[in-house]
Amino acid sequence: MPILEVENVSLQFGGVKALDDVSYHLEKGEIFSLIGPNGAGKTSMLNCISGLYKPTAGSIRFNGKEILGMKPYKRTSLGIARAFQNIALFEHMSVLDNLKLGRHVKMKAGIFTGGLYWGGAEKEEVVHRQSVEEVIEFLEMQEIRHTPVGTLPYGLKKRVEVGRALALEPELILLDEPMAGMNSAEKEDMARFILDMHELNGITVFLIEHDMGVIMDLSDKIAVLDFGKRIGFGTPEEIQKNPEVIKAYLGEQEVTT
Ligand SMILES: Nc1ncnc2c1ncn2[C@@H]1O[C@H](COP(=O)(O)OP(=O)(O)OP(=O)(O)O)[C@@H](O)[C@H]1O
Repeated sequence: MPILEVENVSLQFGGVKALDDVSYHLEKGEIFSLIGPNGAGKTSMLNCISGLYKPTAGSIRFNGKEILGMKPYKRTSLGIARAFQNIALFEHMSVLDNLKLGRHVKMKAGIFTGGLYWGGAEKEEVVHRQSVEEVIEFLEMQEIRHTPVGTLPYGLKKRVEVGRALALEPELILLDEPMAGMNSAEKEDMARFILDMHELNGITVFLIEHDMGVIMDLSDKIAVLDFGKRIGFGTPEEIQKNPEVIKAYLGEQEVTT
């Protein structure tokens, strides 16, 4: 069974069809990329999956279960975590505290009940802390653990944003342009982290990215949107040969590695 099935999803804003009857699926453990020219509907699609937008029609299933009626936090607790394109971090707080806060949906004791059940909350805090430490090590952020996020350069902020999603120990991670605005060394680091989270931890990766080289190198499967419609779905080789995809990208950038 695919981990994520998107079936006939449409989304309308007034007269604009942001998504028009779009279907594709992700197999467990693969790196999947959603691409398309500006305004094609990529972020809208991600918002439908994470629960910020409600499609006008269609179905989205996670491990066979319909998630469309669920609130975003419920989807997170099922195992879907998202790193935002526009970083959603607390700038005055340290890297460590941002990651810890990101995990609060995982804590049974919760922010309010924590005070009443100290025993349980303390034990939970230890597990909690371990997962956060693992993410810090995995993303090579030891040196910036106590640094306020607001003082970090953009590339590192992006890394913390990805870390916040990873700290939720997701089965499926949604990465919205994790390399936008990065220099080539930072991009290489991020590409390595994405490959590692998939190879070492078996996480399924859903990627939106504009860098075609990165997309073609990393992806097992690609879906292409243009004006809200799916115009391609397949392996990088199939996508590069797809005439509709080539046409949609003419004048933007070539679909080559
Ligand atoms: N909240 C909204 N209200 C009205 N229209 C919207 C809203 N969100 C998206 N749209 C419209 O839906 C279409 C798809 O936008 P979307 O941001 O999903 O594209 P995108 O592929 O992510 O673009 P980009 O690569 O530029 O980020 C656009 O025409 C956009 O103006």
